[in-house]
Amino acid sequence: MNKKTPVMEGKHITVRFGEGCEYCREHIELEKGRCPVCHTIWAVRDVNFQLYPGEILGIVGESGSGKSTLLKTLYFDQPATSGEALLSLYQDGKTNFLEVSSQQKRYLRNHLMGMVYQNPMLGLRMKLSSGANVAEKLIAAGNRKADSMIARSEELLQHVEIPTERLRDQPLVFSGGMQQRVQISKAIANNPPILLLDEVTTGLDLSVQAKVLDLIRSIQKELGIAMMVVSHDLAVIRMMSDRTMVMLGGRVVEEGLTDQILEDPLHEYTQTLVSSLL
Ligand SMILES: Nc1ncnc2c1ncn2[C@@H]1O[C@H](COP(=O)(O)OP(=O)(O)OP(=O)(O)O)[C@@H](O)[C@H]1O
Repeated sequence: MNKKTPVMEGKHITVRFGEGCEYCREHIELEKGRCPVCHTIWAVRDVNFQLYPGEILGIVGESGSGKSTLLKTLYFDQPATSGEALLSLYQDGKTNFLEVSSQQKRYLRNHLMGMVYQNPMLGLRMKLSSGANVAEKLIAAGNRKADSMIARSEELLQHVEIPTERLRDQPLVFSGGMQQRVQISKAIANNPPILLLDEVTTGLDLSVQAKVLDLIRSIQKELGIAMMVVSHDLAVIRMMSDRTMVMLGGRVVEEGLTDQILEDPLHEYTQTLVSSLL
């Protein structure tokens, strides 16, 4: 695959909560993304992006800026209002995958994309064993051989430093950092080329946070997975991402190489974010 061909591309993606009205359709520059007349929330507005093979694309912005909604839309947890998204490995990148059948969506979730949520309860079945959580993902991709699934689950959990003797333990009894590591192993179980990560270290202790971020980076280097990393924390984005998009009120207000954005932020909001790092 050519480095210049994105593995995933979003075009004019908009997600709105509410019906919208004449006023907000005409005043699409609304500062905070909420219509003062009909109270519709324009959570994601006309977002375009490219995710290139093997890169980490960071998405940063304040709470409510639309970061999670964008990721949820790409993973079919939230329908898009309009716009399209393409995957180079799906129907030659010619089909808007946001609008395919639920069977096709399941295929994409099980083969081409993995998701790691801030809240492990969304990504894991807390009362199944950790091994069964990973195996569930393997089964969803058509795997039926018990022996090979157990071996693969063990391998994946070892990879994220969950000891084999804890394979039968429920994530419920794990620490927050361990739960995130089980989620990561489940999300990469079927070798997807794309991993979506939504505030995966928010709420963890700083040392645990650093360990999980290190793990994600090492997985990215080793497996060459392209990742979209959402965080409200620019320090996390600085540590993780090659390129960064800055969101505000549902819009992308700035994007570019992370180093460049940190050194020379152009948008006023990004300048405030960067100065808070110093
Ligand atoms: N299901 C929903 N119904 C109505 N409004 C929603 C829904 N989900 C999100 N929103 C609104 O959409 C906007 C964007 O939310 P989103 O969660 O994407 O922001 P965010 O940048 O990820 O912030 P946070 O990090 O706090 O989750 C917010 O105003 C939020 O209240």
